[in-house]
Amino acid sequence: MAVYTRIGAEDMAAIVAAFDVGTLLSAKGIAEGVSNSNWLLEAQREGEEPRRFILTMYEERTEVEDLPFFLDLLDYLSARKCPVPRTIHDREGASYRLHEGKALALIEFLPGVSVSEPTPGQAHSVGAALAKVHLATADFPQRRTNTMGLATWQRLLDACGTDGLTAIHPGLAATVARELDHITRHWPQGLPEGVVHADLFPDNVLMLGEEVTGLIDFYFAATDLLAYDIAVTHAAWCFSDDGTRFDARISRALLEGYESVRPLQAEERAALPLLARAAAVRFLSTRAYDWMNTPEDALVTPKDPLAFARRLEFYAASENQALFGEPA
Ligand SMILES: Nc1ncnc2c1ncn2[C@@H]1O[C@H](COP(=O)(O)OP(=O)(O)OP(=O)(O)O)[C@@H](O)[C@H]1O
Ligand SMILES: N[C@@H](CCO)C(=O)O
Repeated sequence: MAVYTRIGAEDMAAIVAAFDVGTLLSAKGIAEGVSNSNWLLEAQREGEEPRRFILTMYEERTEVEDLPFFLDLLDYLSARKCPVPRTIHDREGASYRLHEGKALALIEFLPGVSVSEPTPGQAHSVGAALAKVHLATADFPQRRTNTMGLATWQRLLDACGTDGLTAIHPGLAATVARELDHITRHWPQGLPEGVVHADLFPDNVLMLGEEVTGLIDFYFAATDLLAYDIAVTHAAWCFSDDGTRFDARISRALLEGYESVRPLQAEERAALPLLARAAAVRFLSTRAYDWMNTPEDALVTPKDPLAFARRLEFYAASENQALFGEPA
């Protein structure tokens, strides 16, 4: 359940009145998501059809200083015909406001649902949509350091400690030490950089059939290697949730979809096996940390770190090093 903050009806109406969207008709808390509080709102201007919006209140994990990057990025991408929600600016032109010390933004509602068992056609569309984002942001004027990079993974995994990792799975501490060392020593240099989503899981993609109607939740977006974003998306889409089954058809379709819009450079393709291991460590690190540090009575259930330990073993296995293959 992700509504951490209660907002009463009168306060909600006052929040909405700061935007030129008409009268508030309804507001419902959205259960999905773990980082921020979200509501689905309906509002109507006189003489117009009712419209739907997402109201997001940013909780502790999102830094207010980062909001201009995230929200300007949405407007920039949507102006370039990428399927992302526009932000609704308030009557003073601001993309976010403060309410009782917390930042909030009103965002366009997009139709579509998140798929749980993607088809190759859907994976192809997601790959293509990601490549469009990479191309469309080539001249995006803002930069943001990826605060969820190698140094953070190391810090989170150190905080779990050998005992903590061993409690999650015997042998995990040794795997993690080996992989962090390997990734650090082989991190690719000189690959194309740009704006990465960095968290493009199925729950952050809205689809209608095979069409991507919305890429959402850009709150890890940063400036980083474009190929790393492909690796994250690959790790997120090509396995069963628990990481026990890899689907080669989804993998091929995702990569083909991406390359139908932005062909990979040979150096990027060569780096993908390493970057896939890195992506698996990224999600293993946050999940392992949350697994150990989420109180039992918390509103959210921590996600299973083993699902990414399994992906990591898969990507590290010598027989899988040719996975990213030759150009289609
Ligand atoms: N623009 C949108 N249009 C339609 N639905 C949306 C939109 N933005 C968010 N949602 C819905 O709200 C849910 C939660 O949003 P989101 O994933 O951004 O929350 P979060 O707490 O920041 O996420 P996470 O758990 O991935 O960190 C989504 O799963 C989706 O159902
Ligand atoms: N998408 C992430 C959560 C956000 O970091 C995960 O599945 O672990």
